Amino acid sequence: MAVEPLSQKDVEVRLQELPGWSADGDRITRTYSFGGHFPAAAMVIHIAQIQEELDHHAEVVLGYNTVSLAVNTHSVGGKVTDLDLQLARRVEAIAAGHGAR
Ligand SMILES: C[C@H](O)[C@H](O)[C@H]1CNC2=NC(N)=NC(=O)C2=N1
Repeated sequence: MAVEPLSQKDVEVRLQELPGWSADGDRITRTYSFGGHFPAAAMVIHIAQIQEELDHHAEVVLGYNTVSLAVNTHSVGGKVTDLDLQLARRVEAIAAGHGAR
């Protein structure tokens, strides 16, 4: 089935299951914090692996001890779809193991 943009309301409802994630215009975003730079960088590599598996890619910004993600679906003109929420769920599932908060 073709991927469809979600309504703003649907995005809000689905984000209730993803604490820390929020809607920012036509993207969903989250910033994780770490105890230092190396654990943050390691999380970026793990995110890259997930993104390749899903064939879906966020903008990922590595700071000193932070990793910020922002994602929407280019193929529907830059709107939020279920693919973005799937990626967010997969990233959430690895975050605690990297010491993210
Ligand atoms: C050809 C490739 O499958 C597409 O360009 C994928 C890659 N990653 C993607 N990532 C995101 N965020 N949106 C897309 O539409 C998208 N499309």
